[in-house]
Amino acid sequence: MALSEIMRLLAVALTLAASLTPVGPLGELTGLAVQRVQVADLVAAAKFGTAQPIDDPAREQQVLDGVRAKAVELRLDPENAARFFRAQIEANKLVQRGLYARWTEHPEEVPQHRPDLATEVRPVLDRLTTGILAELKDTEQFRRPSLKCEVHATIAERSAVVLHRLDRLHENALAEAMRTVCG
Ligand SMILES: O=C(O)C(=O)C[C@]1(C(=O)O)C=C[C@@H](O)C=C1
Repeated sequence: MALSEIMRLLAVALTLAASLTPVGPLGELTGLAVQRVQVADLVAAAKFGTAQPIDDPAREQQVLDGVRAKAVELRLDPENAARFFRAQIEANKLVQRGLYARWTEHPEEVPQHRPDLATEVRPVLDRLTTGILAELKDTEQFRRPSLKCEVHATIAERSAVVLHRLDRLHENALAEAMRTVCG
């Protein structure tokens, strides 16, 4: 087989892998948590080198208030949903801090483009919030605290790391994001 054909097949395989969902009943939810920790790269790119701090307690409050309100509409326990989102926010900050450290040490890796936080980045996070809440609803029966849920969560998480080829920073952030998924 020619090298060009192998390269073409490899590219197809990588595209397919990237579009796949992590395995099991918590796969979709885990996939959305992956997207959220990946969007943290854009958040960091928007803030790095500006006066905007990583921690924005007012925005966090706004996110969590919105989550509680939508959870009530969906007949989800609002405090349970807020707990899951607090973990998403901590995971996001973990990535931001990791990238700040990386970019401070290697300024040549700082992204060339600085996206706008309010108009380009937060709308993506807001769309993910809606998707994650819908998945929290769809997976309610799988997420009661049990060994079964922990097994499903581990399978989804490990498969996500492989499918999305997460580096250690994003792998650790995903673990943080999924910490409260069962219960
Ligand atoms: O919107 C931001 O400024 C973010 O940094 C994102 C985010 C989040 O995960 O939603 C994380 C940290 C901030 O404290 C507020 C919100």
